[in-house]
Amino acid sequence: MLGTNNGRDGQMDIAKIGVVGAGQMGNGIAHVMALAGYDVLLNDISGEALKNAVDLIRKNLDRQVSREKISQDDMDAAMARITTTQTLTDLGATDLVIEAATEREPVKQAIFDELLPHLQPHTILTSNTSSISITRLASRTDRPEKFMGFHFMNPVPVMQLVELIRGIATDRETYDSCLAVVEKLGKTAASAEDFPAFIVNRILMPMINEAVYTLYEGVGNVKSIDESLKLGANHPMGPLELADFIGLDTCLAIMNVLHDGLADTKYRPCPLLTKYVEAGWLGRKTGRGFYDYRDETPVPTR
Ligand SMILES: CC(=O)CC(=O)SCCNC(=O)CCNC(=O)[C@H](O)C(C)(C)COP(=O)(O)OP(=O)(O)OC[C@H]1O[C@@H](n2cnc3c(N)ncnc32)[C@H](O)[C@@H]1OP(=O)(O)O
Ligand SMILES: NC(=O)C1=CN([C@@H]2O[C@H](COP(=O)(O)OP(=O)(O)OC[C@H]3O[C@@H](n4cnc5c(N)ncnc54)[C@H](OP(=O)(O)O)[C@@H]3O)[C@@H](O)[C@H]2O)C=CC1
Repeated sequence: MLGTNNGRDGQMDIAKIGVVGAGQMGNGIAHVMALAGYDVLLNDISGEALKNAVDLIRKNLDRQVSREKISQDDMDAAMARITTTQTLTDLGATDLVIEAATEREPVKQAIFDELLPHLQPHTILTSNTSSISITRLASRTDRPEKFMGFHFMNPVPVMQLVELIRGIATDRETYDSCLAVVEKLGKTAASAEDFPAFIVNRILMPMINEAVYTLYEGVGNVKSIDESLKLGANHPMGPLELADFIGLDTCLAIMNVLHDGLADTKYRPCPLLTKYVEAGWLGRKTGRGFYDYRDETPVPTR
């Protein structure tokens, strides 16, 4: 446990977890939760997204079996624990909900508005948001004391860290219950205060934005910027490759939250980042971003 909120008063028994949004984060969260023994109900507005998510979870678990990280029995049991639904209100029967839909506050708000009347009184509601105020999201629910940020890193099955963010009203039992889930996953929790983009993205996203400025101003091209950070700073991925991996829409949304929330021009999103998002070139998930992924080998677009 990293950070200061590490005392414990008591925690809730959590058996069934609802995940809203079956994109890259939702499928990863469903994967690790099912592998840890939780029953998972995965929801998305798109039936195709749900099918793709289950296919990807199967493929990723299969790879873990072939690398002898888990057994075939573990994989079969995990797959059997995952069910999907396009009906959000089915998540009313869960003990913990993790919202992992698109990084747009009105989208998250609409999900909570629809879900809240169906939730059991004890259910903890959380968001995997990368940047949005947990206190503000919580204040519009009927359970601000049972609401918090549950922020996984991408790719979820690989990354060790989970940021836990308490809103101003989050109670101790809620925090301790989420911390116990992180521990059951075998991951490490970091406690972050509820300020724009928390810890990881407060630091990571301005670096990515600066890499886009470096490209915009012609200091380097896509390849030289990425190679420089990989070979010169030992980053596993270059910043532009990482931006494509995260999703350029998500990167822009986080920069906007930093810019609006901290009112400092140092967080001004690079106009080139905005342009890529306006083009619908959102990175790997749409086949094109700072690289073009439509052929087998990614090709820089600048
Ligand atoms: C935006 C936010 O709100 C917060 C964030 O998430 S910020 C983003 C944080 N994430 C990062 O910074 C990721 C940086 N990149 C990396 O760490 C690495 O490039 C990487 C782990 C993604 C891939 O590592 P690599 O060594 O290049 O590839 P590879 O050898 O193929 O994979 C390493 C392992 O990850 C697994 N893996 C890779 N991609 C995966 C994926 N998308 N899903 C599941 N597993 C994956 C592989 O199966 C492999 O597993 P084993 O060790 O069990 O064999
Ligand atoms: N990408 C990353 O590296 C990380 C992202 N996050 C956060 O996780 C969340 C999800 O991001 P990510 O998985 O990358 O995004 P994706 O774009 O991959 O997936 C979002 C999914 O949510 C679906 N969705 C949209 N609206 C609704 C709705 N009303 N009900 C149910 N599902 C909905 C989308 O469907 P459709 O495509 O049909 O719109 C899509 O399938 C965001 O808050 C993001 O900030 C956190 C950590 C890392």
